[in-house]
Order: sequence, then C-alpha cells, then structure tokens
Amino acid sequence: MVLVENVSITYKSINEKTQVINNLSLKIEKGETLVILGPSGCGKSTLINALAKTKTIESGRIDYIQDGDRKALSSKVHKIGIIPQNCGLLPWKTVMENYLLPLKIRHEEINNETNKRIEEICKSLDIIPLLHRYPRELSGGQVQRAAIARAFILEPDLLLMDEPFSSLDEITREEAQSLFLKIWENYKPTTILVTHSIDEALYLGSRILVMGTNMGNIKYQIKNPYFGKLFPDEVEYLSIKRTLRDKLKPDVKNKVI
Ligand SMILES: Nc1ncnc2c1ncn2[C@@H]1O[C@H](COP(=O)(O)OP(=O)(O)OP(=O)(O)O)[C@@H](O)[C@H]1O
Repeated sequence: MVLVENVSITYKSINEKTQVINNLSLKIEKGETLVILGPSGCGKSTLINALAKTKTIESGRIDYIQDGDRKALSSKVHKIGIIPQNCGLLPWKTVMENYLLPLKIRHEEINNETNKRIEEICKSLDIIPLLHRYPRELSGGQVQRAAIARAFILEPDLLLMDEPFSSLDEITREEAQSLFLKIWENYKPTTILVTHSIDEALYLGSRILVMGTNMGNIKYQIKNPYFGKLFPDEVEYLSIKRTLRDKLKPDVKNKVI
C-alpha cells in the first residue's frame, strides 16, 4: 500500500511561487489501479513525479507499507515502474538494452528466470521481433507497447502511468489498453494512472479520483466494479460519465503566493 500524507509541493521561480499540491493525503491499496482525473494544470504530473522521486516534496510524506513494514517510498528500495506519455525509452539503446538497463542499475542478476519473464511479457505484447530495434525504428503504438513491457519486466512494486496512451490514435490506443490490461492481470502491480480521458478512467481504473484545480482537494471518488470490462448497462455508463464530467469542471486557479 502507498500512503501519501499531507503532501505539499510548490514550484519556485525568480518572480513567483506556485503552490500546486496543497496538503494532499491519499491511500493507494495494494493491487488497485487508481486513476486520477483533474483539470489541466492541477498537478497530476507533479504528483506522479513526486511518487517517482524525480520531484522533491516540500512537506508531508510518501510511504510504502508491505506486510506491516512501513518505509519511506524510495527508488533505491522499491521498484517503481513508469510509463510516461513520451515512452521514456533511451533512443541510443535498442529495446532489449532498454529492458536490461534498469535491472543492471539495480544490480539484479539476469538469469534464466529473467530471460523467461522478458520473453513472456514481450510475447504477450507482440514485440519479440522488435527487441533489437532502436525506439526511432518503431511506430507510435509499438513504442508504447515496448514501454509497457519495460515497466512490467521490472516487476514493479508501484506502477506510475502519466497519460500513457494519449498520443495514440483511437484504434491503436484501444489495442494498447487491452494489451496493458491483459498483462496487468498477470502481475497486478499497485498502479496509479493519470489521464484526461473519462473513457480510459472507466476502462482501466478500479477507483477513480477527481481532483480540484488546486490539488489537495479530492472533489469526488468512485469505485469501479466494471474496470477492465464493458459496462453491462449503457445508461449507467453514460450517467457515471456525465457525473465525472461535471465534477471535472475547474474551480479556482492554483494559488500564486
Ligand atoms: N518546473 C516547473 N516550474 C514552475 N511551474 C511548473 C513546473 N512544472 C509544472 N509547473 C506548473 O505546475 C502546475 C501543475 O503542472 P502539472 O504538469 O503537474 O499539471 P497537470 O495536472 O499534469 O497538467 P496537464 O493535465 O495539463 O498535463 C501548472 O500550473 C504548471 O504550470
């Protein structure tokens, strides 16, 4: 489980300070897919960066709790997988080299089991023939599938996804989302997904949060019993969609202090 407690983040420039996240508290249960929806600029990517430990928090704490053992979330201790919007693959390394690098950085032994896991994941995402290509030699959909594979090969304790499918056309996006779900079902990592798409939230999220303009304020949340499936009742689907759209309407701007 990941616990975000009273976290605040402010960006400071020469002329101003912008408080983006204000006293945010969140609990992400083990094995859930938490989707965060919120108006543009409310701080979703900032939160993902804080969880990925690439943005320092100003106050509060982010902890990882496993079997009653509570530790500060750390990329040195915990495996944090990231699927960003721009794929995040290093352009000067082949797809396979991109997969091996995070394991080498963590000093993990690359043994038969690792090779089997890589093969299994790549097979289910249909990217075996692409393993020796460079990212620039792949289509947009292939790049995104390669990035999904990289995150799962790490066997992440926490999987972070920042608008991972937003650059894809509709058909490719649906295909990548289904492949993602198929592989997610096998590993069920604790997942946080940021998206602008209500349809994507309802397809991939077991719980959906709508944040206010100044993130810290959770405006609305629902559990989604149909995640990964089609809603059995279209009227119910449209009604939930309408509610989420209403809750997403922006309120006040980020506070300049
Ligand atoms: N490096 C930075 N320096 C100063 N302000 C920043 C910086 N990065 C982001 N911001 C500001 O912080 C706020 C939150 O940005 P963030 O990218 O987290 O929002 P978001 O909710 O992910 O937006 P979007 O949905 O449009 O991607 C925005 O007002 C943005 O202008």
